[in-house]
Amino acid sequence: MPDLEVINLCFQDRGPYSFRIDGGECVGLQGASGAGKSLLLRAIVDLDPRTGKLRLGGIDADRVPAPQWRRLVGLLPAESGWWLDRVGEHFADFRSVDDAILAAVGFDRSVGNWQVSRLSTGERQRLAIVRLLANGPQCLLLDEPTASLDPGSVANVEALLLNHCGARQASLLWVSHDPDQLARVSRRRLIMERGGRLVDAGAPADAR
Ligand SMILES: Nc1ncnc2c1ncn2[C@@H]1O[C@H](COP(=O)(O)OP(=O)(O)OP(=O)(O)O)[C@@H](O)[C@H]1O
Repeated sequence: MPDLEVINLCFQDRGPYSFRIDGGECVGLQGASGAGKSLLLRAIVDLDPRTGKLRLGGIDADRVPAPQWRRLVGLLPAESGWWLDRVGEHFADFRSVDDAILAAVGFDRSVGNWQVSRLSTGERQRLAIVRLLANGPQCLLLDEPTASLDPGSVANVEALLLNHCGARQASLLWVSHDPDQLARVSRRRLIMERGGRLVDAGAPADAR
């Protein structure tokens, strides 16, 4: 089971952070703007220097080459990066992308030929989720994954990500400013306070 274990994680002047997300579990992360939620996700995906232990399915991140760790632990940043002309060029092999995943977020295979420069903000966001799932990650770190989407797309993306979580028994950490969304997608919630302290608040419904 790809359980994510974060043990005494410290980076910059932040931490130590310790928590665990079981395989097949989605945990919500909320907190004030600027509290450091995005920095925590980046530290877990190992983009910045850090100390402490990170394990996925019992395997220590320090024993896995960094590119492999970043395939296992997929980060969806708040703003996705697109640097080539066409959508399909941003995938290792766009032909292998699952039609069902494309359809779940409102696209068909022709989107591979679309010009990135003409994508709307919401289209970029939905395609960033397709790109994330195409790598088959065992752990997903989601930074406000539905921030720029209409209500119908929000429902589709929530269903798609939770299906991935259930089908792959992936562990999910879902950042959102919307407590209603966190109540829908997660049974447990972490709260990052200003200054960066992390509190385990249990189930969102219990906290109301
Ligand atoms: N690469 C970085 N190195 C150092 N500090 C950073 C870096 N990126 C952001 N910061 C600062 O760290 C603090 C936390 O930023 P972060 O983006 O993690 O907040 P957040 O909780 O995700 O906020 P929001 O909800 O607005 O997205 C902010 O004061 C920010 O300016």
